[in-house]
Amino acid sequence: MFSNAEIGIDLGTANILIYANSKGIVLNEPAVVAIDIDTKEVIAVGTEAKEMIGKTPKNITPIRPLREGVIADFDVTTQMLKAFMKKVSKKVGMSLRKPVVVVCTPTGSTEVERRAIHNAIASSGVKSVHIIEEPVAAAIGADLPVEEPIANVVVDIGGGTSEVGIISFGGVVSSTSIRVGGDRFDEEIIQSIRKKYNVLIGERTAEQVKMEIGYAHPNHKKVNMEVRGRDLVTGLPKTITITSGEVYEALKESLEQILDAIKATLENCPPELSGDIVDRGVVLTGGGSLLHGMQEWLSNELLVPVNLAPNPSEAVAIGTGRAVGMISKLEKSAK
Ligand SMILES: Nc1ncnc2c1ncn2[C@@H]1O[C@H](COP(=O)(O)OP(=O)(O)OP(=O)(O)O)[C@@H](O)[C@H]1O
Repeated sequence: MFSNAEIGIDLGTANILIYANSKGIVLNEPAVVAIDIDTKEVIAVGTEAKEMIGKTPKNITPIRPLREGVIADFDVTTQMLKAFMKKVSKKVGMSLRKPVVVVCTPTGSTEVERRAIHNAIASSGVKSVHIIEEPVAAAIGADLPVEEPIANVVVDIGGGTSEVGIISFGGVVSSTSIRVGGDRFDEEIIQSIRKKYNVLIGERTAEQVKMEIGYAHPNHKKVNMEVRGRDLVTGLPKTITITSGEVYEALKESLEQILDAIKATLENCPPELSGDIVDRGVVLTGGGSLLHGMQEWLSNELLVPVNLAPNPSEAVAIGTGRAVGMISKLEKSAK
């Protein structure tokens, strides 16, 4: 007898990760699809499609079908998921016919948004779909003892959203989700360079700037970086040198919004659990938490220990994958 495959999906705004059974992460690709807008044909998905951003002829458009943690374009999301599932089937050498799937969603998503996520996955030929909230998946993936009656605080800074959750006894005690994440950082960098230098840079360049010289606090050793874009006055290519101080100024407001969300969640924590947070602190997950200095800055602001999860970018996917094992067991025992 073959048992159904078990798949955990981190359906992220920036990246899609798939975790299969005991094989671990079997797919980690950007959530981008390149479409021919005349024929509606999918030209490329994932890494290949991301490389096309800003470089394609007019009829080919790279689309990010998810925005702020939820589905913005249903048809493109389903096509992307089908393509990824096919890739995974091939890669792990097993049939993914009728897998049991757990997928995560931001805590702030609406019923309609959750249904769209459910339906998009269901349409790729699965046995059942279960949705769990992103902070719970992040906490499980970060190896926190979520079943124990203690406060596990997780801050997941993704591409489209930042999620803060306090998890105790297997459930969410308090949570906040804001639609600010790494993608907003990129937009702020683009806008600030445009304003200051009259130069337009692309999304991928902005992301590189953030990763190389982006800092979460102003007290860092200043570094510079050369970036290329289009001069908005002459229309010609231009190279400018920007400083990490300028990048910090661009990111400051979004960083403050993330800090406020964390503080608001901690303020809502029942007093019995607050004591745990002083000792156990906060765990960071998500690609956005890799911004230079994030851990130190948050620790100084919150006055509690702040630690990076062992695998920040993969924690949510690992968590969904582990959760699917638990759900599958329950389904089998219910038969
Ligand atoms: N080293 C780094 N420094 C700063 N930011 C980074 C780094 N590595 C990745 N990121 C950013 O992390 C974000 C993606 O994180 P992640 O993959 O956790 O998001 P996601 O799960 O796709 O999004 P969401 O959870 O919001 O749906 C992107 O904005 C990316 O630019």
